[in-house]
Amino acid sequence: MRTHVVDHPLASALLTTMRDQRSDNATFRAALRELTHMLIYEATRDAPTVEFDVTTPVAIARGVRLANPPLLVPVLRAGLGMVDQASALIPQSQVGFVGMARDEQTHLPVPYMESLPADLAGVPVYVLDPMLATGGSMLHTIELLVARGATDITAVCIVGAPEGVVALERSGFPVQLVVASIDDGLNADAFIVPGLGDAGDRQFGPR
Ligand SMILES: O=P(O)(O)OC[C@H]1O[C@H](OP(=O)(O)OP(=O)(O)O)[C@H](O)[C@@H]1O
Ligand SMILES: O=c1cc[nH]c(=O)[nH]1
Ligand SMILES: [Mg+2]
Repeated sequence: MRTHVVDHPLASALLTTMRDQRSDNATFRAALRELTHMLIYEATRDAPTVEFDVTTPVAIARGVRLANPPLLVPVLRAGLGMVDQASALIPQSQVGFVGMARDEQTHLPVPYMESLPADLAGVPVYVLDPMLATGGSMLHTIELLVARGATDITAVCIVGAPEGVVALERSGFPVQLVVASIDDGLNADAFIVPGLGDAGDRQFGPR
């Protein structure tokens, strides 16, 4: 599995703001939006383009656009804070939704919503979720996408735990990972250490 860690100094500075427990909900959301911009920028680095003519005030120039705009899939709740910025950068993208919440005892994802196109054959999919902890939520999402024919999936995350990265690798699913940091590991509550806490709560308050 290809894993791209976006450790540009500006990305690391935004991640620092997100990690800081003193950052309030609005500050956290603003940093998440800006950092998503950088992750999507890197995720699309090798995306195929098509050329077309564009008329400038002076002459005809060759322009480009993405050949195959992706489906964006924010994983509710926390992924909602990434979708506005991602769709602003790729205005031709469409958006599907998956909702799940981890059970605090078992740490397994409990799905409560899915709204996805039926046929994803040939459609690149970007799954947006700030946190890749055990990997259970991302794997459940990827299973839904693969069942609809997706073969080109990019997990766009802010923080990953090594355990979640290994789970994605071992799954054999057609996925690559773009992430701002791979942290030390998980604690007994399956929270990422040092991490940034609960990414849903830090944006929206407690569930
Ligand atoms: O890799 P995992 O162990 O599955 O954990 C990661 C999941 O946990 C968080 O969501 P959470 O369940 O807290 O829901 P929320 O976004 O509503 O807060 C996070 O946004 C991921 O979806
Ligand atoms: O550290 C973690 C782990 C799962 N979900 C989060 O929001 N944070
Ligand atoms: Mg949460």
